[in-house]
Amino acid sequence: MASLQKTLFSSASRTASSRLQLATRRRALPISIPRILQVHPSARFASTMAPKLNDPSLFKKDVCYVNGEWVTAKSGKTFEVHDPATGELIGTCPEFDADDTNTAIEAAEAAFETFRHTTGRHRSKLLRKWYDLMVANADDLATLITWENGKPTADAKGEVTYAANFFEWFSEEAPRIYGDTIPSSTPGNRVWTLKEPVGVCGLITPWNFPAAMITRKIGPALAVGCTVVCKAPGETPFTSLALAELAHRAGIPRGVVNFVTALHNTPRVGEALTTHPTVRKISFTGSTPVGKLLMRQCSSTLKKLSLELGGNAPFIVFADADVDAAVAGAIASKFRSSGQTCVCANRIFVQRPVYDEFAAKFAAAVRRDFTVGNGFDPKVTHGPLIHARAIDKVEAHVRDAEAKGARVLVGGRRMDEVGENFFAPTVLTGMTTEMAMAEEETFGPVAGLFAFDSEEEVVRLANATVVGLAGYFFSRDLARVYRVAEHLEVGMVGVNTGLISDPAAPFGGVKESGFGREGSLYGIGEYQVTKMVTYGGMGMPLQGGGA
Ligand SMILES: NC(=O)c1ccc[n+]([C@@H]2O[C@H](COP(=O)([O-])OP(=O)(O)OC[C@H]3O[C@@H](n4cnc5c(N)ncnc54)[C@H](O)[C@@H]3O)[C@@H](O)[C@H]2O)c1
Ligand SMILES: O=CCCC(=O)O
Repeated sequence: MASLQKTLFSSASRTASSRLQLATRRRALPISIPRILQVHPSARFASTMAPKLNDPSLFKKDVCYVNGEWVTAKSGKTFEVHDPATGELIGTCPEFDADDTNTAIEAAEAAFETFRHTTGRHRSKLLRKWYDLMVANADDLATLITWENGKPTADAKGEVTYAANFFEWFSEEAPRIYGDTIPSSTPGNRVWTLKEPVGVCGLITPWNFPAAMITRKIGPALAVGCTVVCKAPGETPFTSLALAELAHRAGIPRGVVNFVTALHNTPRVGEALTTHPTVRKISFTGSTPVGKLLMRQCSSTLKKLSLELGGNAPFIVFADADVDAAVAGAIASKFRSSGQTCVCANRIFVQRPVYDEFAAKFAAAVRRDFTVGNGFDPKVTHGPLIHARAIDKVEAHVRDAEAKGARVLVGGRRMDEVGENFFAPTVLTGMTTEMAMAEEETFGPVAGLFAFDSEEEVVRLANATVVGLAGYFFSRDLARVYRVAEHLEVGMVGVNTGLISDPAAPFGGVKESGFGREGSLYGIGEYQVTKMVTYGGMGMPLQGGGA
């Protein structure tokens, strides 16, 4: 498995981190920093032609993958997908409806009857083949991700590695699925458990990780013998369709994986998946309001559910921390994918004695090391946001904070000179709990710095939110590390690191960030049901027997 640093720490953040170490050793930086960011001059022009793929057959237009075949929507309807960096049309995709989705569900149902009985070793080999094909086609997959999502190529390549690693991880889990033998309370009974695949799974994934959110769900589903219908996001369907093509080449049997697409019909496709009696499991990654809607819909047939929803991650810097390391961690956590990940730091709390030093170094790193522009430009470290709604939300959060007294150290504005979906990476100081950013996930490149005095106060502030996905803190006090890690109301804690994502580690939240765990050993159980078998009349222990 590729090292996590290589996989998840984009070239931009790596550079930022190492330059920062150097710069901070030389001098303490002043707090007054120009708000100007670098805009790469070619940013506007890098996109006038479609990017080239080594294997153009990975770019699937106007078709979805159902029952091992490439099909159009029965209605013939399609929707447009646009490059978020330029607004240019990338291509069109089938606008599936409930009827099309039901056809995919039936294909998955038919395939399940055979696939559920295959051996773990067989499923392992299929996943491994799919993994190998992802690695072999990594450059093309990264190109598709940058094209439709906007993230810089270095980040897109990191995502492909991360995504492929879920197939590798679960290919290794597939042959090692064990049940239990349990001592019975009744003499003469024997009890054991079987771990069975739950059945047909509906997987609904978001646009911020067009490959990794899909493989993180399909990997464990296939490992245990489930079949799937994957609803790719309307914003980034082409990456998912390239994955479907690689599944086909890997020899995944027909009907085992089905990929459907929709944009305007997304609620209808979501409803079909969540209400169809054949679908026994829904796994969704996306916003909390949509997660709640899907849960309501699933209640009609009581499906098993995994929900990986929004967060509002606290990032705490204690005065005893290594401030330079904390700055590097905050850069990595806050600005990954331009702030569009569910585990991005959303509220940065800095203890008062190191607040000014942290703010100055953090703002300086953003101003110095970030270059905003088209993700295909190798000099660019931060691309566009996904769509205009995202820009509106980010801008509203910044204006709200400013109106309530926050100070903009860097950025703070749209970058229309680059494109309409660009917002300057922004650093705000003087944040207070009255501001919208204290309550809501910004999901964009805005870092707001809150000052705090005591450990007790900051833990209370960190937990004062209805969601609980990730939380981070920097400290060199071991007792504090245990205390704070135990008291944060989140599903994942990063201590002295801003990067926690790892196929080997359980990913998921508490409170309104949802439930269920993805990746790791625990990810397997989400796609299984435990069947208990009691075998009666097995007799009593042998009289006088045994050694
Ligand atoms: N947890 C994550 O990784 C993640 C990813 C994307 C978005 N979000 C959250 O969503 C917010 C805004 O992003 P958005 O406007 O794309 O959010 P959204 O909730 O409208 O959409 C997120 C995804 O959910 C799916 N979706 C939406 N409505 C659906 C429905 N009725 N049935 C089935 N699927 C449906 C879509 O495929 C979409 O890609 C962010 O602020 C963030 O909180 C979280
Ligand atoms: O945004 C959601 C997932 C991010 C990750 O897996 O690190």
